[in-house]
Amino acid sequence: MKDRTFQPLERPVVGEMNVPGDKSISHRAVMFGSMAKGKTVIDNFLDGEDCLHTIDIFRQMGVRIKQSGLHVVIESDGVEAFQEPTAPLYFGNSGTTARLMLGILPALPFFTVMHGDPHLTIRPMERVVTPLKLMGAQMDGRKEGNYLPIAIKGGVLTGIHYELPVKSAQVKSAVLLAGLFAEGETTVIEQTKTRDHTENMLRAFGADIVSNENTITVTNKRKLRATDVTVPGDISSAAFFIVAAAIVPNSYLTLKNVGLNETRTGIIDILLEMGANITIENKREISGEMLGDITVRYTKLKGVIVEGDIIPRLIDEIPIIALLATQATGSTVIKNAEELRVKETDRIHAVVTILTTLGAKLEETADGMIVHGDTKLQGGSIASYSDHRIAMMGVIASLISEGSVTIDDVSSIAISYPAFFDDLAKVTKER
Ligand SMILES: O=C(O)C1=C[C@@H](OP(=O)(O)O)[C@@H](O)[C@H](O)C1
Ligand SMILES: C=C(OP(=O)(O)O)C(=O)O
Repeated sequence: MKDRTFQPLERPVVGEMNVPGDKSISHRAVMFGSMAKGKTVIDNFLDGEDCLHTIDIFRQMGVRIKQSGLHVVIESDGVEAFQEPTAPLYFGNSGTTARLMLGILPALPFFTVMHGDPHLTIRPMERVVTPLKLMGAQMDGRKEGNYLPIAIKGGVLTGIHYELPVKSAQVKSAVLLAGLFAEGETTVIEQTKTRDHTENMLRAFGADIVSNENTITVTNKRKLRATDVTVPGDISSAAFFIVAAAIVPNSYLTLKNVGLNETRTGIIDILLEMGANITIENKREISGEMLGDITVRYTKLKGVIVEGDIIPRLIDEIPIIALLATQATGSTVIKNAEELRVKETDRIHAVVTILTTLGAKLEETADGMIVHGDTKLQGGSIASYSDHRIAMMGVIASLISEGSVTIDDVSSIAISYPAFFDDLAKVTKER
């Protein structure tokens, strides 16, 4: 482990910055670009470790992909030309890659084995395996197919009508992707709308897909057509800097070209409810997704209740929202967020443990936490649980702590935000 110590920030967070490309959209652009026959160019790709694993997996199946930094060129002969990989496919830490590929691999006429790092190996896959088996997928894995490694024997799939038991865009996407290959129609019904990047991008790639409120139907009638994608900035990465500017006195920060898809902007709604000074300008659409520039100015905030349908719209932002809540007046209650327990680590437990160590007052609940506000953080030594979002939350917490914050290992940050420290240095430097 490589301990790193972060000192409190003695000045405001100021400036203008870009955040890296959206992780969810970058994964999907590589997947659909690989499945479509022809050339797909991706700009502002996220060169984080998770998305690089997605590229490697398609390369192992024979797709020609050139990646240099944020620019990716895919040349594919189409999904029919994919070749059987001669080695197991490695998914690293990436839940999105694993779950979405579980929707693609069972329709390919060959054998594959999926495996991942120790964190991914204990994340539940049964939520995807169950509907896919209903479609006829032949797969098995550890503990009745619930955990990686999973082995898949390609075959024929049949469409289904499936009500999602979990609020998960990854499960929704896996079933829809399997539906692209299945006989007949595949319909997915969501209890609560989750991020809809799969639907938006499949539409752009020419798939036969129809969404109506929370019901989405696909058929295998049309082949995907290669389509260039410009990836908007990732609001989940922006969240760390939005919160930094909201909690460090006198801050004033603009984040340019951030994705503003409504299924992802729960953090903005919560900040506005807390009384934050946030404005959005230059709102526009690119590659079927909204984006714009977000400006945040420091102001005193008040606690709120975060629950219900907003949870999937800010699920990955809950660790940093918890930090924000420690600085607001009154308490913030986070409920219905039990999904956090099956992310890269149990994020409810990790957040409560870390912020308590730093001097905040929180209570862990089964499906969330209660954060008591107006607490000065003292600093201390914390573990990152090898979770990128937890590590970044720890670094941002150091900005407002009285003493320094030592984190056991921050290397996981490269999973979703390789330029995090460079960007942080730019907006916190002495002027
Ligand atoms: O579809 C996606 O790209 C994602 C969906 C969410 O996971 P769930 O589908 O498990 O909620 C999110 O937490 C993850 O970071 C990315
Ligand atoms: C949960 C996350 O990603 P994944 O599920 O793809 O590992 C995340 O990025 O916070």
